[in-house]
Amino acid sequence: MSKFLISCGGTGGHLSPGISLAEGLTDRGHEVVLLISTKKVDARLAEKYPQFKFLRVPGSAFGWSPWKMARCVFSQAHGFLFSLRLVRRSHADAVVGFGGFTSAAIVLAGRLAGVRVAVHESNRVPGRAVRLFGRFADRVYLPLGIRLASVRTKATRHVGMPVRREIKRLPRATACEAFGLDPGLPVLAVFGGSQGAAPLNQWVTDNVEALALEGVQICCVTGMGKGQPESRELRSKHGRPVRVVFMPFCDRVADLLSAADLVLSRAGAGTLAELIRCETPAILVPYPQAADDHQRANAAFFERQGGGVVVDQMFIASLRAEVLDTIFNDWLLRRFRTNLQRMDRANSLDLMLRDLEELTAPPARRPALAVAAT
Ligand SMILES: CC(=O)N[C@H]1[C@@H](OP(=O)(O)OP(=O)(O)OC[C@H]2O[C@@H](n3ccc(=O)[nH]c3=O)[C@H](O)[C@@H]2O)O[C@H](CO)[C@@H](O)[C@@H]1O
Repeated sequence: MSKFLISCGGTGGHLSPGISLAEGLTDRGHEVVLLISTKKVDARLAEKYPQFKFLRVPGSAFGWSPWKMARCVFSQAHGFLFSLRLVRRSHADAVVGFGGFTSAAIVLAGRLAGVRVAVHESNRVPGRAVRLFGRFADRVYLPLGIRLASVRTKATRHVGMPVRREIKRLPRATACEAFGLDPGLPVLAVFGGSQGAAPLNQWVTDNVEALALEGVQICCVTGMGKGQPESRELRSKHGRPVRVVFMPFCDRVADLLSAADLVLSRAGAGTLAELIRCETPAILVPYPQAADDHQRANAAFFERQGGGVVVDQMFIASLRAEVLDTIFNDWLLRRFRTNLQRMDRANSLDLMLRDLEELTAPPARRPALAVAAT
């Protein structure tokens, strides 16, 4: 049995794979502590998993303004001292960082304390933390087909994105029931990732009546602080009741994605992995300000494999036609679903688990051949 510190805070896109890894490791008898940030979204997602121990680590994101830079340096230094004490006192065998500003301190502390260090990147353009710390990590887990010049080939593993256990395709009728939706009418889910997406929320407000007239139900996750919970009944042009649901945060993502015939979404790596797992086609509107435009790269890969289509945010005005053309096209939706089934890398978590066990095994027990080495 080994002890792992999993650093996965700052956003749902880091926390969700961290939780998935924690589920897998504890099932195999290992001990885990999850390190998260002080942001509200981390607390909101973590509260669903009382079986795990979560610790909040000081730290804040890097920014170019003098104030943000100073705050980042100060809080990272604080986070580093906290992490160093934690690594030493916990007698951890390994530190796993899922990227983002919260991972920097613990990964560095782990390296200095001499424990095994692994970092995971879920996006198709690796972030600053992985580019920086990947060079001295024992393992760097990357999406399929992505290479990092700064990382030794020996340390690289292509594993993809681990997905939480609860995320799976559920029967559509019961999933609809969970949100009070009519399974006899099409459902569009609008999902802006863990922070929500104001332009997508605005698009729903502007188009909800026109879509309801066509009989399209909407379930919109607005993001915390970006809307209030609300459930409305509108009428289709044939007089049929059409449900429209708004919620700031969704605790039942598997239900949401299984109820939806189509999802309108940002292109965060976690959301894409969950769309694939639930076989739900999507129209993706990548967040234009994402670091190094990584959401555009994520979305383009999803589209190339045939899971849906990408619409640039500057063409948001044309979305209603795109949504209606797609959601009423059963042939196209079936094609997307068939492709999504092929896209699922159900073994991402297994690959990571086996590799981490190999990494933390006493030298004599390490197998001669590395799993999934690339
Ligand atoms: C603006 C930005 O830079 N976003 C980044 C952030 O996205 P973000 O944090 O939005 O992450 P993802 O879309 O990757 O994943 C969100 C996760 O939160 C969960 N969830 C979300 C909302 C909700 O109401 N309930 C819920 O459980 C989702 O099921 C999913 O597991 O991290 C991702 C992974 O590095 C990146 O690809 C994104 O580009």
